[in-house]
Amino acid sequence: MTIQIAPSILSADFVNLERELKAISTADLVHVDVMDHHFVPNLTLGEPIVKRICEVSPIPVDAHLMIEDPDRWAPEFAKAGADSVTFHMGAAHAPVRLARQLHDMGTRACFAVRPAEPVEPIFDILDEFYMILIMTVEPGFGGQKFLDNQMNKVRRLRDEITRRGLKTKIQVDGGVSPSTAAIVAAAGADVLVAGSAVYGADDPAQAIASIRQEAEKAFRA
Ligand SMILES: O=C(CO)[C@@H](O)[C@H](O)COP(=O)(O)O
Repeated sequence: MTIQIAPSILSADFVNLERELKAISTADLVHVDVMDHHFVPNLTLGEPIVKRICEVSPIPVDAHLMIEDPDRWAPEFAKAGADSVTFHMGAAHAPVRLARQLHDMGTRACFAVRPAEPVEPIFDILDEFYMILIMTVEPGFGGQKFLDNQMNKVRRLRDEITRRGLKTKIQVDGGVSPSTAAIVAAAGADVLVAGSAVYGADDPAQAIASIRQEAEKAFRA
C-alpha cells in the first residue's frame, strides 16, 4: 500500500499560491481547506479560487469542505476541477446521494469525521466513498496539537476496511509532522495531510520526504 502526502495550503502564502504549489510538487495531492465561518469558526476561500488552483496545480487537488450545506455546494467544487471533494458527516443532509452525484461528475467523494464524532455510523456506507478523513484536530485552524486519541478510530476503520476487502483510503488531517507521521501510519492511515509542518519548514520538499519516510516505515495495512 502506498502512502500519500497532501500538504494543506492553509499554511501557504496565499498571495503566491502558484509558487507555493510548485514548492510541493513532490507531494501526491494538495489539500485545499474551504471554510465558511459557519460550520467552522474560520473563513478561507471559495470555488473561484479553487478553480484557479486546479488550473495551475502540478498535482491533484483535494478540496476539503468545512462548510454547511455541502449538498448544495460540493458539486460546484467538482465542476471547478477538484479531483476529490470531502464533505463532513456533521454537515451533509443526504451523504450517499451527494457522494453518488460527485462520482457521476468524475470526482472522488470523501467523507470527514470530526474528533467528537464516532466513525461506526459510516461503516454501512463505506463503499460509497473513495476516502474517509479522520480529523486529528478540531477543524478550523492550522498549527494545532495532534489529537492522538483519534487513533482508535483510525484503527477501527482500518480493521473494517481490511475485513471487507475494500480499497477505501484513510486520510488523517491535523498536527501531522515527521514526529507524528509514524503514529498515524501505524494506526492504518494512508493519506497524510500536513500544513504547518510542510509550509513552515525551510525546505517543504524535504519535509514532505521526511513525513513520507516516517509513515512508510510504520504503515500497517
Ligand atoms: O483542516 C485543517 C484544519 O481545519 C487542516 O488541513 C489544517 O490546515 C492542518 O494544519 P496543520 O495541523 O498540519 O498545521
